[in-house]
Amino acid sequence: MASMIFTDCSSSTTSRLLPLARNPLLRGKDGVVLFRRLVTLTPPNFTSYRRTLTLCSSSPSPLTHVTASLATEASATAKIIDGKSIAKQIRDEISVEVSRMKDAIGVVPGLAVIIVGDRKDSVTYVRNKRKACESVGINSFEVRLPEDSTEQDVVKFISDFNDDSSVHGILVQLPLPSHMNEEKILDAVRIEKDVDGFNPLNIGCLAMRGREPMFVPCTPKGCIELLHRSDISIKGKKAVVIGRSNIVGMPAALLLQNENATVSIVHSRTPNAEELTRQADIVIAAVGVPNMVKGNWIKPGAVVIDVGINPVEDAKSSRGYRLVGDVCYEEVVKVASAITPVPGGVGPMTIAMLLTNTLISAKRAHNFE
Ligand SMILES: Nc1nc2c(c(=O)[nH]1)N[C@@H](CN(C=O)c1ccc(C(=O)N[C@@H](CCC(=O)O)C(=O)O)cc1)CN2
Repeated sequence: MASMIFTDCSSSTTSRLLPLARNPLLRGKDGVVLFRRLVTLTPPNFTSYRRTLTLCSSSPSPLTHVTASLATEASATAKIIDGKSIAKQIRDEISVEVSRMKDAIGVVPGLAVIIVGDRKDSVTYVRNKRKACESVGINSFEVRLPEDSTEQDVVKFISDFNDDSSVHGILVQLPLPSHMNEEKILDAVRIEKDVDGFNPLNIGCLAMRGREPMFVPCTPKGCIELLHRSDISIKGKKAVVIGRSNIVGMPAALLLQNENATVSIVHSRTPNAEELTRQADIVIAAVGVPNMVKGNWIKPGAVVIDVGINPVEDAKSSRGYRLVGDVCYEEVVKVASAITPVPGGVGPMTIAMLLTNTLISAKRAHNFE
């Protein structure tokens, strides 16, 4: 019955991005809507996709179990890049390094996380970060501030963590409440502890040849790590990044370029987005529009990394919603040579890279090789 589950993305059957008031990820405990949208980019050229979102199931369940299955038959399916298991492998490696450091110099890496408000998705991500720290032996410190806190409240905690030598990484969970100036708050994090890699100096160094950033932002770093660990070569390849956010799209493009790919960025004002994407050997989709990238956008044999994590209504799911990527998985899996699923692709790598950056920071602070 797989054909019934995996409906054609280009069919007229529609599924809906969760409307504001009913989106459980955006509601506070009392049902008050905390934020307008989970995804931040609302490109005008992409709005038609929102209106005609097709029932492109996010749940690639039969395929995700087939770890690293290669296309063998006429109805070829891509190799599934299993982010969950690669992230686990990375956590195991970090664990070993954390113990080695503790045994050698008595230092345990520490990560401080500040969250403002009680957005459900952010609370989940912060909890997952704490659990991930515990699983590898990294100390975690958490500050949870009410939604109506001031910028000064947040900056005060950042300053304290800046001065605390047991803290090697500081992270402010995004998005922040709308009354806060994100730039001002992120700028308060000392660059040596900016494990999110959001400081403009880090991005500047990433953009310049011969410069090394102190930290690379976690999600794009996770995308590149997935390619490396899946033995997918980047050098000389044509790459297209869809989306140009400061956190993912832009740094992902810079990282691909540093790996000697020829990179194009496709965004809301790109007139021929599909055509450009179809020329790419590697596609990173980070636009925040569910199922936007269809099978006919993809060159046969291309590698597709899906960064999108979009909740769409699903009465059959116990949560009332399911997560779908920016890529129409059921179509693209038949065309690409490798693809990341959602969930279980890039998401788990974001947290694994955060742990990596925290370890790097602690090693650097204590001159430990
Ligand atoms: N300060 C930061 N804020 C935010 C970042 C960030 O890197 N730094 N990224 C995102 C949220 N995020 C981490 O903070 C994050 C998102 C998703 C996942 C993840 O593992 N997703 C799972 C699905 C989870 C689910 O079922 O709900 C998956 O894709 O498999 C991890 C981290 C915005 N804010």
